[in-house]
Amino acid sequence: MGIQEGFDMVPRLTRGTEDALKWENFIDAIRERYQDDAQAMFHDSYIEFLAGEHPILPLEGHKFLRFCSKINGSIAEETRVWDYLESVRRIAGSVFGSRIRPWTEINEDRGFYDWRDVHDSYKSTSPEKMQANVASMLKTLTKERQRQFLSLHNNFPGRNAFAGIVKTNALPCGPGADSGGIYLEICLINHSCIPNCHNSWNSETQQETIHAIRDILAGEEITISYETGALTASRHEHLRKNFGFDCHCDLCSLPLEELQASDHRRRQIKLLDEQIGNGFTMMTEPLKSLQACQALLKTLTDEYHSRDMALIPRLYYDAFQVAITHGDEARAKVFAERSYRARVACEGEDSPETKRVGTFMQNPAAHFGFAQGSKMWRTSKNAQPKSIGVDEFEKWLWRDPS
Ligand SMILES: C[S@@+](CC[C@H](N)C(=O)[O-])C[C@H]1O[C@@H](n2cnc3c(N)ncnc32)[C@H](O)[C@@H]1O
Repeated sequence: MGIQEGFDMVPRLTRGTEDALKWENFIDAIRERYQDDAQAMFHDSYIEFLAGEHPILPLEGHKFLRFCSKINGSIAEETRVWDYLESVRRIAGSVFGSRIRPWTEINEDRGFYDWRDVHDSYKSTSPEKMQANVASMLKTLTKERQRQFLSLHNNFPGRNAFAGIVKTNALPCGPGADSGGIYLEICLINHSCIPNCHNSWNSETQQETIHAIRDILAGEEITISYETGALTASRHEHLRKNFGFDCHCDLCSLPLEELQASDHRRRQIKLLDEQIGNGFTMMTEPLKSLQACQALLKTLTDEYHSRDMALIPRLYYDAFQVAITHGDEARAKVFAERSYRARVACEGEDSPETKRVGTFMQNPAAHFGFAQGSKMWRTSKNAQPKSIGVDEFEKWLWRDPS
């Protein structure tokens, strides 16, 4: 018998740099708290508490859904399990706040997630299990393919070499996805904080794609980004911990003053992105949201020197949504066209998201949010001003009075 209790992470963490760093801080705090505790076992990829049902914490946050155990046995054993559940929950709460959702069967609460999902997350945590899975998959490949897999870089040498190769090289099949792929050529691509290519998962063709996001000179190295635009110190910490290298890309080699300017822009990018994501402002003060989109476009262009980098299609799509929510089909059409073009550059014409944006380019009013905020900006879809200069057109587009 006994009751089950613990806590869930809701929503679950993404593979993004911000969540990864928070999880690293949390794991560091756990290490510090339990370093002298013989019942806390620090494995290659997870921490196991030798109490109750041996609850575990993966070292990669995106794999974590739940920390829990049945509380049963002698009073001393019950107290020991409860102490672990409670103190780990408290440390998690101090890092993740309301994302930590405690539950207990006493209150007929069995947690946020389905147990099948929780078990799947455990499976992906243990390198021994991953090692066994990869070994059985490898057996189905030709000798040449096996050799190619084994020739991939392994940043985690040790007993579970197959698992180490997967950890070093796997790319997620979509943002925040739990499954990943190994690609014999793509996995040879190194990282740059200002990459010249963008990688993405095409869920329709079931392929990982690499698109150049700016001109690449003959002989120049092809690069993608292994992180999501964090500030210098966090970025370096993430790359060192997860990929074992110090980054010396064009951005990281800049003089301190310029790096500080880059950090300032990255802070601005985050702030503007949050501002744009505020649905209430978009409904009540759309001009503010549109101005934030315009400011973000400028900051992104200054930071990444390219109009096709991965955040641009989303930014134009956000501007499209602001315009269409207030009935402005003329500007919405232009924003949809720009979002489409940038997405073609990043993901190709056959990406499902590119195709979706393409439909709004033809018919902006087909968007579910059409005139949902107001009709105060109502225009028809072909009402763009003709015969005006580029600067004047941009002013019209962004409703810029300057
Ligand atoms: C997915 S592999 C990339 C291919 C790898 N360079 C190779 O030769 O097989 C990831 C590993 O490459 C190395 N790497 C990637 N980008 C790097 C960079 N900008 N500087 C130094 N090492 C890098 C790191 O060892 C990292 O763990």
